[in-house]
Amino acid sequence: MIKVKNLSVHIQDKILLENIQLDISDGDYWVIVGPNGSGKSTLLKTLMGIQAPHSGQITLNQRHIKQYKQRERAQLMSYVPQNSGRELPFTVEEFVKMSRYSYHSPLSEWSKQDQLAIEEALVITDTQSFRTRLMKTLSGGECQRVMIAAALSQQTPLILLDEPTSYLDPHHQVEIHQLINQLNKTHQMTVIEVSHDINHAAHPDKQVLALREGKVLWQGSGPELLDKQRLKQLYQQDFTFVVHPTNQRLFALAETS
Ligand SMILES: Nc1ncnc2c1ncn2[C@@H]1O[C@H](COP(=O)(O)OP(=O)(O)OP(=O)(O)O)[C@@H](O)[C@H]1O
Repeated sequence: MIKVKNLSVHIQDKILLENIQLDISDGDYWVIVGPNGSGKSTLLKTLMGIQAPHSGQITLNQRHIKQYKQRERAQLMSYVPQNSGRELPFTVEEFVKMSRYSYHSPLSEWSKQDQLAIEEALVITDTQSFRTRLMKTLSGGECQRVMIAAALSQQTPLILLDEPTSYLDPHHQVEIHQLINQLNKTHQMTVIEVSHDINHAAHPDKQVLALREGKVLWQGSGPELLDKQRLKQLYQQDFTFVVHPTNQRLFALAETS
């Protein structure tokens, strides 16, 4: 679905990404991990075409990403950015509605399909109870769920999420992750997610891209991430491992002195 070849991003003298290679197939679930400032968000933004100029090649369904019109791209890829939305002068419902723009021409009617897509997105993200509120009045977690609702209402085969659960309480973290897993499993939605949650990334159904200082340090299957030396090299941090008592999966815990 997405192929990235020799991708580099520089801003003035600063190298944000260097020589990234990535091959994402239909239905994959990729988690991008790495320390703060390693280039994870820059990679997502570059894939979305909203980052400063880059060198190298990004193809989406075998077509160069730059050849897509914005509207075409919005029917294929949706994006949940990090920390945004609360500054917008719209109600929740107006904002989610706007994300359906790619299905409309300026004079076209609002369709039943649009309304269904919006209602479904509001229900599954548990945001319908504050649909009439202004975005600027929402809490961080409420706003994050609305951003996810907006992306889901686009009904795209590919979704990119930048730390989608960072502001959420444990219950909503579990719900949002279950929802993303379900979209990936039952609707074959391709997912690319930036996360600092190593144990989430280490799930057997996921693939991991580990970035450090703008370069790919390692990529492989989720469970392979849980290697003491690999994590030390990635985060400059020691980890210890425990076996979960009910599902027998290995979990990493950052060691403290
Ligand atoms: N427009 C810019 N100008 C200069 N430096 C930038 C710009 N955008 C990003 N950077 C720098 O590029 C590096 C990578 O940033 P990026 O946001 O991609 O990191 P990240 O891995 O997502 O970090 P975090 O985990 O903290 O969210 C950082 O050092 C950041 O300060």
